[in-house]
Amino acid sequence: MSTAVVIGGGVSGLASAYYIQRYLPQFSKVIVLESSKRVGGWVNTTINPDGCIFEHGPRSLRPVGPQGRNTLQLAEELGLTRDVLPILRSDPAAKNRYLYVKGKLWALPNSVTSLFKKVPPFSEPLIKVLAAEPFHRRSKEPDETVHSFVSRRLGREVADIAIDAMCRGIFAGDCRSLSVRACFPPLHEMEQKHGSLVAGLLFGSKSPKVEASGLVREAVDCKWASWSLRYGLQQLTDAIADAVTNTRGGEVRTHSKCLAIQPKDNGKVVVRTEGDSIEADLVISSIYSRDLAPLLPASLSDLRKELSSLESVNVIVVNLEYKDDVLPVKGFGHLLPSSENGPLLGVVYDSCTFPQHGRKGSPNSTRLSVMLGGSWYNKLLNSDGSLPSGSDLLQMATQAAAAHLGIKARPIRSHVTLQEECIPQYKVGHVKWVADVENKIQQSKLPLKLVGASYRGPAINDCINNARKVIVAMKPT
Ligand SMILES: Cc1cc2nc3c(=O)[nH]c(=O)nc-3n(C[C@H](O)[C@H](O)[C@H](O)COP(=O)(O)OP(=O)(O)OC[C@H]3O[C@@H](n4cnc5c(N)ncnc54)[C@H](O)[C@@H]3O)c2cc1C
Ligand SMILES: C=Cc1c2[nH]c(c1C)Cc1[nH]c(c(CCC(=O)O)c1C)Cc1[nH]c(c(C)c1CCC(=O)O)Cc1[nH]c(c(C)c1C=C)C2
Repeated sequence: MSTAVVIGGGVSGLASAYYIQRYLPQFSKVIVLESSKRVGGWVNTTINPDGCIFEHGPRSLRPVGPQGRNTLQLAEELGLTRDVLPILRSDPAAKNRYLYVKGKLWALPNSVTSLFKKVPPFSEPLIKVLAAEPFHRRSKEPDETVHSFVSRRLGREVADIAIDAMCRGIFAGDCRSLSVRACFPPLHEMEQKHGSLVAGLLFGSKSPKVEASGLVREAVDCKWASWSLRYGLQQLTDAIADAVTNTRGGEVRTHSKCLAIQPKDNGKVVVRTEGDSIEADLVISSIYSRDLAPLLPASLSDLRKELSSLESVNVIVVNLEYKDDVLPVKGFGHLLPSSENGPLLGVVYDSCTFPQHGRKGSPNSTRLSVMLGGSWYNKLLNSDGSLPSGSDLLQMATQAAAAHLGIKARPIRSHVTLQEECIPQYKVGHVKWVADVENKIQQSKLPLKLVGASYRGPAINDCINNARKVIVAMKPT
């Protein structure tokens, strides 16, 4: 009888447990240890009594690529098909994204024709930048910052405005220190393989046609841009947790913080929590690498030091609900580049993307999520280093929504959440760091595998697909 212990009950840990039960029958017991009172980790949905849904973490998933298809397939296996809420590519909520620059909202180019026009805040048509791109030399460096890569290939303006804002809207981070190789692997690969992004897009190997059925097929046929679930994204993590618990040998324990992983002479390990010691044949860590470091034996000091070196950022999410339709535009949301010089990252127009998540009987209400902090978190702090109170943060967010979108009404409901150390920052050299950490674990002979947002992508799709890959690689041959 073999036992697998999964540390962490976020989406990565839950998916790992699910795939162990599916692919590794040698483990008759699979135990997920979650330190907090709930599963889901950063996936966290509040369903208010009147049906209004607030997402405090992720809010939508993309259906594209192997990762996107894998999550759709998982949703189908979990019986969630009827609850999937797609956004079609033709929908304004998918097509329209904005930048807020110098006091104005600017729509980002979203069609071939818009590439030929000068679209402020850019000073020249983007087609000019694209036409010059293939003539820039390829880098010989193994890695560089996202900003330097994009400046080299697409010019300073695209890097300073569009890419800067995009890195804030995915990593809440600074493109001047984030790694292009780790954060945007396809861009790095296109340059390495084809010498240019344009050549890579035009002549790169097209992804093979996949035999699709069910939700994957529907997403392709109906041209989905992204999706969520009727009861928010926590419906996905709750459903994985239920599936794990309802499968023989599966257990999901909340209030169960892992305190130590201690090797034994027989190749197994003892996983210690406050109330228990579990002898395990396999341990999957899905927690932030910095939280894993102190759980390892002191003898592995090099590994502990490496794991501790990954930085992450804090994000404040302010959910706002207004009684009426107060949005002057339709779209996904807007971002602010760092040149705007403040801690405000962007605003998601939740009622535009998922009107189904609105208060029952109020089809015109507006929901927004204002996001602040990230790498600019310090700019939020008071002069004594403390974080402003919840009501001050709420006021900041409400004022930003008013200034950016001309909203005069006051929100009828709100929620302020501080998400501490929620997005790991993949700095230049991150890919090598992952390889070094995994080598050190292999040398230690610990039966330990790593999954989770610290390593190969923070997107939910990455978290689930990487968990699947790690488990499938252990399948008995
Ligand atoms: C504001 C925000 C918006 C986002 N938007 C999107 C989006 O739109 N689309 C998208 O794809 N992604 C988005 N993400 C990213 C995505 O939500 C996360 O990267 C992902 O949820 C990480 O999951 P995880 O399981 O790897 O880690 P976590 O969610 O951090 O899970 C780890 C779990 O381990 C537990 N834990 C920690 N230490 C221990 C211990 N010692 N013992 C036991 N348990 C422990 C924690 O309590 C936690 O529950 C967003 C993230 C944030 C913060
Ligand atoms: C303003 C801050 C943030 C917003 N979302 C996130 C932050 C930090 C976090 C986040 N958003 C996405 C992902 C997953 C990435 C993926 O590969 O799927 C994460 C971790 C999705 C996303 N959001 C934006 C983009 C360009 C992407 C990538 C996928 C896609 O194109 O859909 C842009 C964006 N994010 C936010 C806003 C307001 C915004 C643009 C208008 C909020």
